[in-house]
Amino acid sequence: MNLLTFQTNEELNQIGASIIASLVQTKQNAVLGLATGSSPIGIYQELIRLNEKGYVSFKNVRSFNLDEYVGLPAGHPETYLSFMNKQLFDHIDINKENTRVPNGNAENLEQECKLYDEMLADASIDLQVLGIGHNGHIGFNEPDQNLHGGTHIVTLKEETRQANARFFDSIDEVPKQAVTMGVGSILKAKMIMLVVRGADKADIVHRALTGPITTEVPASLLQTHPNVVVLLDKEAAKYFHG
Ligand SMILES: N[C@@H]1[C@@H](O)[C@H](O)[C@@H](COP(=O)(O)O)O[C@@H]1O
Repeated sequence: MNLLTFQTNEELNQIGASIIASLVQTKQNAVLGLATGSSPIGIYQELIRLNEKGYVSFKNVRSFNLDEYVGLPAGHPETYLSFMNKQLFDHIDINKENTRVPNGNAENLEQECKLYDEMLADASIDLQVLGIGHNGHIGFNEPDQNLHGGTHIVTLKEETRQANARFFDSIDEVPKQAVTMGVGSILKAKMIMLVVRGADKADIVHRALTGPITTEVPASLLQTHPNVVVLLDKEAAKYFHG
């Protein structure tokens, strides 16, 4: 596992974007696994800049997002589909037909999970971008005695709803369920880039990457993956140095 600590957000964003861009520059039909949350936004902004300058093209790239809330009306600004359009897809030359976000409004959610897994099985993710929740979740794989391998419906922990309430007018508006790719699918990615920012994540990222591997800290399973790069800002990295 390669841990990189950055003194400035700008450097973190540049290196994060350059890892994605160099993959796409050499493999133009790369399959990207993408994440939402505040952590990857700066990297997406840098990718937009590189795309505008003509240094990288996403014309032949396909993407799969990790997760989506269940039950938010289509077009709601906090759906992860809206997030991805606003933060990335609307500003780069990707063909939106090649982008996938689970449909949290599917009439049959079980069927939607099955379809998503079938598409993932055909695609094989080259690079998966990940953030981490305060409780160690990845995607929306919440701490539990057992974890799912494939895409599934999850009941969000109260702490996760509280953490994400900042994006909504009130906690009551935060969905109680989500559809998420499973840890099995995440770990199948050829390479994983975990992005962690802020002092409030310092403890969990340290426990996840140096503590016991346990389903109670889903991100700890990343210790079993052979190709992980972790991008930490200096606040998130504080327990790794002395
Ligand atoms: N489902 C997403 C996760 O994929 C993300 O990693 C996490 C952390 O978000 P942030 O980067 O905003 O702290 O938030 C949500 O719960």
